[in-house]
Amino acid sequence: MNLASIPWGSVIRGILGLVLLWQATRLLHWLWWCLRRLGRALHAQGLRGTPYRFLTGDIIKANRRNRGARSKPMLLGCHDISPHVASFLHDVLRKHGKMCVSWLGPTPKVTIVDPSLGKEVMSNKFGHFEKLRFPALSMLLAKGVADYEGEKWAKHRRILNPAFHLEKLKVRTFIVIKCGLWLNLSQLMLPAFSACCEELVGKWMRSLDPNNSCELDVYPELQSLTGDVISRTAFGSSYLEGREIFQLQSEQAERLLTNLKKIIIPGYTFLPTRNNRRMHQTNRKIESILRNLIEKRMKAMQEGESTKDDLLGLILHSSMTATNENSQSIPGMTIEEVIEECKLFYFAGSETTSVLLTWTMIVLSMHPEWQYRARNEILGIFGKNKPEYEGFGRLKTVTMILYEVLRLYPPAITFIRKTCKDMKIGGITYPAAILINYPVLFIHHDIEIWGNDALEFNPERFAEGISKASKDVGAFLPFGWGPRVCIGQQFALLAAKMAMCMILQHFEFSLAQAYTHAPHDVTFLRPMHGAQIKLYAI
Ligand code: HEM
Repeated sequence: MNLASIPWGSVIRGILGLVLLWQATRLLHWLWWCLRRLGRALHAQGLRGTPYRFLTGDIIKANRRNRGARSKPMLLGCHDISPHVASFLHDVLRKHGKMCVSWLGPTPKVTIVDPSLGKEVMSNKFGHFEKLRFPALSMLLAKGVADYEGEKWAKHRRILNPAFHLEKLKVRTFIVIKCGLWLNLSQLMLPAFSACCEELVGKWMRSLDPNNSCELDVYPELQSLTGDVISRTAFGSSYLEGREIFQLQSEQAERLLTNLKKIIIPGYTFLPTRNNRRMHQTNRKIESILRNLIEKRMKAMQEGESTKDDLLGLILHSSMTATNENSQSIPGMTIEEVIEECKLFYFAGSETTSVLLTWTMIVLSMHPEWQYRARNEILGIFGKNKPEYEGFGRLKTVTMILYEVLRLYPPAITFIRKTCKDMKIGGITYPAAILINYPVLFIHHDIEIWGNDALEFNPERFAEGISKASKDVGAFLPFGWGPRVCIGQQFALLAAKMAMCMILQHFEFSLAQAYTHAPHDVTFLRPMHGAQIKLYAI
């Protein structure tokens, strides 16, 4: 066929027409969806006479105030909540009690600031709630257990749990390690954690000037540390491929954030923009590296090689021997599902732990007395030697500091659920498809729960454990609550302890002149302008 005879202009116009038609259909579908939601919302409004309150005006006012403050600190001040959000939330409490309704576009959103009601929602005893999902985003970033509901979620959680359960594995190890069959997870993870931290400390040492000091933005450094930690623990000897995945996942997350700022029409992610095409390409690349790794590992396992010495090995083993709640064998996860779980570890595990470490360094720079106490404790237990698992149990001050940082700067600042059936909360029956917002940041700063020093950094409140730290047991939930509680919390705390021990063993630190305190909520609570810190080798 003669290519020159093809009317290319008409073909391109035809294709563009089809794309436009497709987008127009999506737009109409979205408008229809909004109208349906509005209908449901009006139905909810019909429940007048109950303590339903509408805060649209307040929300618009607060957003307007925050818009003006975009380049300034947005959420918390030094350790207090910035005037905008604090006054808004306190107004909400004063005017509307511990539960109020606002609007997210056409969808009613119930905000709950009462821990007992919040826990009722999070524990989801009667299966009336679902997590809020963003399919277009999770398709590119990670699906995995965090994105599933019902039976599928339960199956994945059962398969993944053993890989993250430190205590359980420790007991099992004690019994069988003598036969050389099992590796203790803590023995398995800790060398990986300490190797990554050693690399970081070495890198910082090499940046020192002749006065033995240097100034660094520690936030990106700690981000790559936690990425390395996941790569090493998840993929063991294939650590370098793991590192490449982390870099690609980080690029992916940045591009998604750029998209999030301008998504105005549904299906935007599917438009063939340059950004979107690169995201789909990167996603294919990540999946192909992971598929290769997993297939190689499965082959090794089928040939009888013991590969339970990293997270991937543990998960594949657990998947091959999966059982249901009645201990009957069931098919494990497919390769595609394992790929999604691996992607999820990077997304859920690395940024959260890196912001925890970053805020800890910032707060310890602001409170040198606590930095001194933590260092003394670490040197007393480990000296300048590599920290060992057995010593971690005696790190009381470091644990109190990490808890207090998680209280003041919880990486995830709110939990959102969606009702999937009619549901009664606090005496009011809500219809399906209503959003429930449980703002953990606010609960963690509530004076009624934590006392008058709720906005201060005072790790001493955790001296007798979490349950005695507040008036309301269960008001401390940086890792969530109920069945969907964070699967990696032990892992994160262990990694954070290892990193803080090794940093405090080798450096003193204080805030650099360039540091501006600006906690900022973009997916997680991050330092908006970085964390410039001055390090002095000791
Ligand atoms: C300081 C570190 C961390 C914090 C503050 C944190 C926080 C959370 C929170 C609040 C949730 C529950 C979200 C909800 O209920 O809506 C969660 C879930 C989850 N986290 Fe973490 N996380 C951390 C580290 C990790 C690590 C290291 C991993 C894995 C390597 C991980 C994997 C997960 C997964 C898979 C879920 C979903 C669980 C489910 O839906 O069943 N997290 N995390």
